[in-house]
Amino acid sequence: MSADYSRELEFALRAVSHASELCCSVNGKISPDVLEKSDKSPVTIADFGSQALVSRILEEAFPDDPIIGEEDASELKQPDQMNFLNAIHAEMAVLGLHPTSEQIFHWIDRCSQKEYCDRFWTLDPIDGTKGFLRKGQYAISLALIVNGEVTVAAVGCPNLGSTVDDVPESIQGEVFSAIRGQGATARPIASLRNPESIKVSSRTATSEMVLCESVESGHSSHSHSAQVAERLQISADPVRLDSQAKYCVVARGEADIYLRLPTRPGYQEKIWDHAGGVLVVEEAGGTVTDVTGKPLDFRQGSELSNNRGVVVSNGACHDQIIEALKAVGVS
Ligand SMILES: Nc1ncnc2c1ncn2[C@@H]1O[C@H](COP(=O)(O)O)[C@@H](OP(=O)(O)O)[C@H]1O
Ligand SMILES: [Mg+2]
Ligand SMILES: [Mg+2]
Ligand SMILES: [Mg+2]
Repeated sequence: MSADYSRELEFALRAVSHASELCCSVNGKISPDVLEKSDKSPVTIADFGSQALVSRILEEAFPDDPIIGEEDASELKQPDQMNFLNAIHAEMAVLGLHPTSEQIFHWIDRCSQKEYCDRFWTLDPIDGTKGFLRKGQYAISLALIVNGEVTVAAVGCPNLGSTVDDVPESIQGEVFSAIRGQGATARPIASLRNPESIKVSSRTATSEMVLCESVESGHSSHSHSAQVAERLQISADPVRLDSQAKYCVVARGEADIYLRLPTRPGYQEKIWDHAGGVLVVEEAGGTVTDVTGKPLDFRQGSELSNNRGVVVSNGACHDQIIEALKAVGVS
């Protein structure tokens, strides 16, 4: 008999919904506090707050499960970051939580696991921090990996309305979720009620397809994707979106292709940037591989070190994309 993951999904949804409340509160402010990480990427009080909240809920429900998450609390512990830490306390208080600073550090640092094991969660507390800062798309992405397979996923997209052009005014976005083998659903992130089944598009003619990619050309090569689009005779302009919202729009059939093409040698994709989105797309009937057509390997710790780039599609055109990538010299 296969294992029942309904409890895992229930807590994952609750954790993502709770974290999205904090993210929306911070996102509503004119300009949230931002720190620069050692790799020069931005991190906000919402990234830390979201990671702490999800970690807290998982610790209570599944105390033995390790978590591989994006953030750690080392910056926050610096004496010159007191204002930043106080801002996190203030956001938690809005949600009725009054933890000590030590508790916040503990929750965040519980997600600092790096090693692969048979069962673990991976968390991106805000995927698309740059999108969050420009009040565009971002996602809270949580996934459970069992024996190397993404098994449960909940990807909250607080700024994603019923279409990509329709940005909701308050917390009205959707959370996309899946249990392996049971299909994918979308439901309102605020209520978590009335899940609706989602499916990838049934389009087969590549000339009619919609391709999406990162807003940031530093995260995915826009010039290579334009060459692929030309080969596939795609006429529509690419839709540029931050975060795993791209996986979600492919999963619900609004777009047909999501390309993430390497911009520089040496960058390894991180598991938290993909795990949740991968399961949602696969369970909606789509296909996810790297640029060579290999499945993503989630057994390598925090990085997808056996893969290069990511190709997501409705399935119908996947082989054609892989061929086109070879023809334009990406693989
Ligand atoms: N050179 C690079 N190539 C691919 N992805 C990169 C990258 N540098 C940073 N990223 C990742 O791109 C993610 C955002 O993706 P997107 O462009 O699709 O919104 C970032 O997640 P965070 O925002 O969680 O840090 C970060 O992990
Ligand atoms: Mg990310
Ligand atoms: Mg992030
Ligand atoms: Mg980041």
